[in-house]
Amino acid sequence: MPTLTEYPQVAAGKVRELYAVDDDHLLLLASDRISAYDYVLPTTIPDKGRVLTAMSVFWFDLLGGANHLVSSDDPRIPDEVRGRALLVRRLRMLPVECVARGYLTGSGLADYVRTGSVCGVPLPSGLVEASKLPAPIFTPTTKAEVGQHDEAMDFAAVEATVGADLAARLRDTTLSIYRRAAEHAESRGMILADTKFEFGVDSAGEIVLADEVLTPDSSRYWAMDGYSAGRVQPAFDKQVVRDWLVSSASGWDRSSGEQPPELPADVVEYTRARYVEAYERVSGRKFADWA
Ligand SMILES: N#Cc1c(N)ncnc1-c1cnn(CCN2CCOCC2)c1
Repeated sequence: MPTLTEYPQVAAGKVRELYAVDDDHLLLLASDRISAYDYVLPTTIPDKGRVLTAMSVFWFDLLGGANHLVSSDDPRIPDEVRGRALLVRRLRMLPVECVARGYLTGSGLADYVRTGSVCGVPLPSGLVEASKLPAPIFTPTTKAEVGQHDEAMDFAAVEATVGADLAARLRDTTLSIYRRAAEHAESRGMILADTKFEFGVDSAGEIVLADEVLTPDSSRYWAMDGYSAGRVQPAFDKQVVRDWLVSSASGWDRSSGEQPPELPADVVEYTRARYVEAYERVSGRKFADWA
C-alpha cells in the first residue's frame, strides 16, 4: 500500500492538494482546513475533507457524463487519506473557472449594481441581494494565482481564451449541469445559488468535468426554509464561523490584516454538523456509511 509521501505534489490550494500518482492519474486530496474572509483558519473542522469528498462522489454518480473520477476506493489511494482523496485521470485543464448562477449575490450582485449585467450578461432592472434570476447564467472567471482573486470574464474573453467552439460547449455544459443539480437540491429543500466547475479536455478533445463538484466550498447552498430575496442569505456551512470571527467574542479585527484566531470548540462542532447535514440532505445518504 503506498504512502502519500511517494506521490509528488503538483498543485496546492487553500484547502486541497493534488499529487501525481503516475503519468495518467492524480490524487485529489481534500483537507479538514476551512477558509473564511480569504484566510485559511488555524483551526481545522474534523471530517470536512471526507464530507466534501463524499459530496463530489455523490454528484459524479448522480450527474453521469464525462468526468475525471476514476475511484474513491483504489489500492493506489494511501490508507492515511482514504475517504478524503479521489483517484482522478490527468487532463489538460482549461484556464476558465466555469461559474453558473441561479441567484444574484456576492461578486455577481456587485457587477450588476455597477453595470446592470454580470460578466456582460444583461439582467432585468430591480434585482436585489439573493434575487432568483429569470434563468441561470454563465459567469466565468479567470483562474487566479494563489493569493490573487479570480477576475470576471465576458463570453468574448472565454472565446478568445479557448476558441469559440469550446467556449460554447463550456457554457452549455456548465448551465446544463447547474440546472440538473439545482433541481435535485431543490427536491431536497436546498437552494443551489451558484457553483463553480472546472473542466479539462481528454485526448479525444472531449470536455471532462474535473476538480471538486458541487461542494459547499465550490458552491453557495442556502436552506429553502427561511429564503427571502432582499437580504444576505446565511451560508449553509460557514455562516457561524464568519459570524463568530467578526463578533466581539473572537477579539479579531478583520480590517487589521492579522491572522484570525482559533475557533472555539462549539463553533467547530456546529460547523462539522452543518457539513454532515448538507451532505446527508443533498445525497440522501448517511455520512456514517462513507468510506
Ligand atoms: N482536478 C483536476 C485535474 C485533473 N483531473 N487533471 C489535471 N489537472 C487537474 C488540476 C490541476 N489543478 N487543478 C485546480 C484545482 N486544484 C485542486 C487541488 O488544489 C489546488 C487546486 C486541477
